[in-house]
Amino acid sequence: MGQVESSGEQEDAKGHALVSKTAKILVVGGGGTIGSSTALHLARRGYTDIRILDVFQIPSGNSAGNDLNKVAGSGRDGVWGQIGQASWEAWKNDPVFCPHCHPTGRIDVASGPDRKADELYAKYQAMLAEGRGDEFEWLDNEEEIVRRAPHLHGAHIQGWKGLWVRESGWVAARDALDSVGHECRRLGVKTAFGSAGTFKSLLLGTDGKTCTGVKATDDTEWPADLVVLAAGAWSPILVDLEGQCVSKCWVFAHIQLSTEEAQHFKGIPTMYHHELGFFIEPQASTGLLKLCNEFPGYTRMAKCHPFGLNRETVLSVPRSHAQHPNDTMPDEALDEIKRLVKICLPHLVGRPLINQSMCWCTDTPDANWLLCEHPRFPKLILATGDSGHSFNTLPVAGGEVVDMIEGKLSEERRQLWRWRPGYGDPKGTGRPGPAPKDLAHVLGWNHDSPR
Ligand SMILES: Cc1cc2nc3c(=O)[nH]c(=O)nc-3n(C[C@H](O)[C@H](O)[C@H](O)COP(=O)(O)OP(=O)(O)OC[C@H]3O[C@@H](n4cnc5c(N)ncnc54)[C@H](O)[C@@H]3O)c2cc1C
Repeated sequence: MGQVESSGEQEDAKGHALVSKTAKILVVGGGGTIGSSTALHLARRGYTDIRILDVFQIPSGNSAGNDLNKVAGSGRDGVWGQIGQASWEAWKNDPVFCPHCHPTGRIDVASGPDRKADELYAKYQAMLAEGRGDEFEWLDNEEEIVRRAPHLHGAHIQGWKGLWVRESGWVAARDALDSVGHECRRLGVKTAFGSAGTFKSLLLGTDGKTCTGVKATDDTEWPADLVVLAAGAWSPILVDLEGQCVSKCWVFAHIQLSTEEAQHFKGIPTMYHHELGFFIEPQASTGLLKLCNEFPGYTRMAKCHPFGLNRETVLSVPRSHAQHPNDTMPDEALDEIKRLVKICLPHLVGRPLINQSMCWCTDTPDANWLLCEHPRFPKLILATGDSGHSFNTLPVAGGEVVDMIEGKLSEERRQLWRWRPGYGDPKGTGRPGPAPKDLAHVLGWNHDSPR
């Protein structure tokens, strides 16, 4: 099996590379999803002096990608459809990723008949028009859904409709990140973790603006010709992004299945419901079934001082479970997960929700990446704005970053990923539905008292 290159050479690619292949490059957040992918693609394209900086070793305990599994696969249209397809090909064929890919298919469902079901049907029609009809099947009723997802027999899914997506399934997220870490090390990527790897500020050149490296929290100074900031939900609190990213958290939990129960779920398609949430085949070695609900997410508004802003400000500041394991979860988020179980897996009602955790993403108002050079700090590349749908892109996201560095992004993509303060949904969510609540205003979330 060959290595799958990124979206790579695009048709109307133009521009020049920002640095040479021997340049000193730092990837801040390289223990996470987009950062580790960036380090991997840089190394694969022949860059020789790459160093990852992160709070934790890959897979970083703070990474939104550091859990059992994630939904992956194609199924969208436009640029994100192209990225999804390229990612899925790499998940299936690239030796770094394919051991962690489970092409079980996915059902993408709505309670319908409603607007969401209509949207799914319109999507199905669009895929037919694109000649991709063999990848999708319309599921018009409960029987057709259960035929594709037999484990939903007995679930309360009367009236549901949706899509069967063949080129999809799930990926073992933490294992895949670990695999990228091994490959980076094999290719000579250097690392620094802990306080020496934790970003504190940028270093600037004599012009007072060109980025010349990073200062870590232990005051280590890391000089560089180019710095990539891929710090996920932490990006907007580390460097001033002028309000383009809002960080939010989501809650997930697990049910411990017995060996027999886990066997019953073996090979099930991923189930994604646009309001209730999703679940994935349990982990074979442990029988853990991960459940995640889908809602606007929560902010945690707090004072912070991003580099490049000359005053303190209030932004949504992530607080990771890895660093604060005694934090409790909002009651309403756990209730939503219980609702998912009650409707889809009624035989598991009442089972303890274990390994409850929060994971943090950062949304742009139009749900597109923020992938460009910072206009105030030349040689600082922003690779963030994951908008909650970027784990799927682990195999190719870094290729997109390197395309940007090498001036190879198509005009369309340069426009999508550009610096764009004030652009997009004014409620700043990039998602349908209501604006997110703040953790301070929901019951059950407590960061002071141990559980
Ligand atoms: C509950 C949940 C379920 C999800 N499910 C899916 C799914 O099914 N499919 C999918 O495609 N996506 C899913 N996502 C979204 C996906 O996980 C994220 O979009 C993606 O992982 C974000 O990648 P990132 O590289 O931007 O950030 P991360 O992977 O979070 O990486 C950020 C990195 O920055 C590091 N960092 C932070 N601060 C500093 C600092 N000061 N110095 C140095 N390093 C620092 C962190 O340690 C971390 O390693 C889900 C997200 C959540 C929350």
